[in-house]
Amino acid sequence: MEKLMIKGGRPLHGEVQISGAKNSAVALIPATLLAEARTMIENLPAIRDVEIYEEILRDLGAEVEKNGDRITVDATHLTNLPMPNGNVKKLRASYYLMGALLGRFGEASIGLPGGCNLGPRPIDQHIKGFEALGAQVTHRDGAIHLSARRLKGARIYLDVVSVGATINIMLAAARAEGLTVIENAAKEPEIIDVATLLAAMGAQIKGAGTDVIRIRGKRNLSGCRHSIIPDRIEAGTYMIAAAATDGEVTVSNVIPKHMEPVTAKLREMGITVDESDEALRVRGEGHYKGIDVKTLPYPGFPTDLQQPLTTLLTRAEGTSLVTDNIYASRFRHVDELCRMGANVRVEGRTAMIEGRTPLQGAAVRAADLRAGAALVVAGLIAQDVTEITGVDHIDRGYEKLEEKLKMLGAELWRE
Ligand SMILES: CC(=O)N[C@H]1[C@@H](OP(=O)(O)OP(=O)(O)OC[C@H]2O[C@@H](n3ccc(=O)[nH]c3=O)[C@H](O)[C@@H]2O)O[C@H](CO)[C@@H](O)[C@@H]1O
Ligand SMILES: C=C(OP(=O)(O)O)C(=O)O
Repeated sequence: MEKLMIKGGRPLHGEVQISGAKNSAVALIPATLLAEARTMIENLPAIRDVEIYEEILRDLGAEVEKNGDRITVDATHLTNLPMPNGNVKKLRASYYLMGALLGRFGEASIGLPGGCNLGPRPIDQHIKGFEALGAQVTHRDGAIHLSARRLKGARIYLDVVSVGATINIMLAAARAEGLTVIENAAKEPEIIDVATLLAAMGAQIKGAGTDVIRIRGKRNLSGCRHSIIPDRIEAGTYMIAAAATDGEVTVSNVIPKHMEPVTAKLREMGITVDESDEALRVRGEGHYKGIDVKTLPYPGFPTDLQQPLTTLLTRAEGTSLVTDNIYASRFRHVDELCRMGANVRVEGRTAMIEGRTPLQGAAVRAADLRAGAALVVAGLIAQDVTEITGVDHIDRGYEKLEEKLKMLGAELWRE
């Protein structure tokens, strides 16, 4: 079993380059299936979720060329369309194959998605959207089967603000007849990224980034070239790690506007964050105030950074409260942090963190991707060596984690 070993106690210093966004990449790659043409995507992060998606595209018969951080997909000739099992079970975002293949062929059979276990993660709003567009949807043998004689634009109100449902409906609507209006849509930057690609392919999309998105579909979409936005969750993780270690790090290749929810909470703790056009410099000085944080859909504080932030809050004065309003039980990092000396209690959706508890290296397990990020930050500040298993979760979402942290002066290695 692979282990990540971290010898803690070194402040991070220097500059880190942020990679392309995982949550954009895993939507943009299936979006290429909508065009009978070649599409090029640049600034692709080198992470496991992207590798799995490349394998899925090859399984489907698409021509995939990879060159550094650039992928070219020619989805003109696709085969093997039913995907009830295999790679689709390995990541959450395989649900985008439903929207993409429904849009392209009017039918799809896709196994239920995998991804982080954060408690129940239903896809009822995705299904509601597909049905509104005219698809018949059945759930059999662990897979969703969709078919539509004709996809027709519709007005869809999402009962829950959902990133996945918003993007999935956009994908199918991009080739539907007429106008689709998504109300109560999610506003995450990754949604704008997908809208930019679909628009470059020929669909008409207005309102991405607001809660009403209008899509006028086009029967045939063309190929295009697109560059992925920076990963705001990877950036936030390095910002938190810089502060937690009392370091000084320039987090480069970011869109500072996307980081505002994180920057605001770090500043509230007393951490210095300086902004320039494409970078943020974070300086930690060790005396931090405890804060209350509530995760919310964008532009609220992202649930995906709640877990690493909890580790930072073990260093702050007083009691901090972290409430996850998106996932009811995203606290699988807490027991592990407590094994390292943290004093954190979970009640319902809220973690109560008693601050100023020094951490001690221990053998811990990452139960999901951001639990892994929380434990990496813990390892960086703990005394002695921390041994993290469950590294495959971390590899799903962080490009060259060890390399980037080593460049910042951390001492870590794999065994
Ligand atoms: C691949 C990807 O982009 N993953 C991100 C995406 O996940 P994902 O797209 O799965 O998350 P959603 O935005 O859909 O989920 C938000 C909330 O809505 C609920 N819900 C969602 C869909 C649905 O049909 N019914 C329903 O009840 C979920 O259980 C959750 O409580 O957004 C999450 C919220 O920012 C992030 O944590 C994930 O990193
Ligand atoms: C929850 C996450 O990913 P996924 O939705 O792919 O499981 C995440 O990136 O933190």
